[in-house]
Amino acid sequence: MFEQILDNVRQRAPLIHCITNYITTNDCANIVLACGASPTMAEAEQEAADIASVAGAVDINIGNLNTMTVRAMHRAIAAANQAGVPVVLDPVGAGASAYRMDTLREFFSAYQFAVVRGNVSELLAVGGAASNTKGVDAGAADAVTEENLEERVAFFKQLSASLGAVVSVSGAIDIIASPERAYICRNGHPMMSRVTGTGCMLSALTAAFCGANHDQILEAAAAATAVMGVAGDIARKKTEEMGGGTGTFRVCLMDAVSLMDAQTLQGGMNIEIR
Ligand SMILES: Nc1ncnc2c1ncn2[C@@H]1O[C@H](COP(=O)(O)OP(=O)(O)O)[C@@H](O)[C@H]1O
Ligand SMILES: Cc1ncsc1CCOP(=O)(O)O
Ligand SMILES: [Mg+2]
Repeated sequence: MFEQILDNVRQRAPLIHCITNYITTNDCANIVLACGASPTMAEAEQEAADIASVAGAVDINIGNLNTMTVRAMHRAIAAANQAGVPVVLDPVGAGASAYRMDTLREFFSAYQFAVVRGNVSELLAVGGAASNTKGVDAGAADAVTEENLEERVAFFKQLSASLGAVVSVSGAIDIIASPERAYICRNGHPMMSRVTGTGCMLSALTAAFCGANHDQILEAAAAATAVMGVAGDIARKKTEEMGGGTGTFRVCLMDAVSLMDAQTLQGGMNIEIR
């Protein structure tokens, strides 16, 4: 099924409108291209609605907010909701500041999101639980482990129900939850958290997968996570062979997403359903 979802991205090449942060915007545009979709990064409030309403999906990332981009985000999300375009929200740094939390509260009270994708500390904060977020990075104490997995799956299924959105949680163990069902993904490598933007890239990739698969949002979000995880495994191996560090890894990761095919994905992914 995930292979078909990937194939749909390549065949349909959806336009993905991203309003994201300047730290990782180039990586987000490139990962969208690498998977076969078509990115446009547009954050002027004057044009946000025009572009969002004709996109396959919209990616909203609160990594580096300012008054102007928040205004553009409101325009883009409202237009996307009106046009039936799925919106992926990355609540970067949720729990780190009142400004981020207030902005998220405004979004959740006014709009509908298809997927809310972030690291575990961010999604604990979104769910109103104690969070040890370290700025934009997950706090070690919040990690999903084999010991707390059952409890975390239940928490994020519940959060999915209360947000009315798929909740996609990243880390060593990824959880992609709807109210009834969760995919658990155990691919990837710790080096992924030593490169900035792997989470932002995963959110952009999730938007690309949703943009080509409007009728299967949970599976599209899980497939995006699986592709990123398998790409992480491949990149780690290549980096090791080259004796490289995080810079090499970053390039290998992008390569692996662009070269991903059905067979590699099928053979590499480590996914279960709960
Ligand atoms: N320790 C880890 N082991 C395996 N994969 C990881 C690990 N940490 C992060 N990842 C992967 O890196 C990507 C980004 O996740 P994460 O670092 O949690 O997001 P963010 O960058 O938003 O904090 C995801 O694909 C996730 O699966
Ligand atoms: C370092 C940093 N600071 C503000 S946004 C950002 C990038 C965060 O990217 P990611 O969530 O993918 O680690
Ligand atoms: Mg992030």
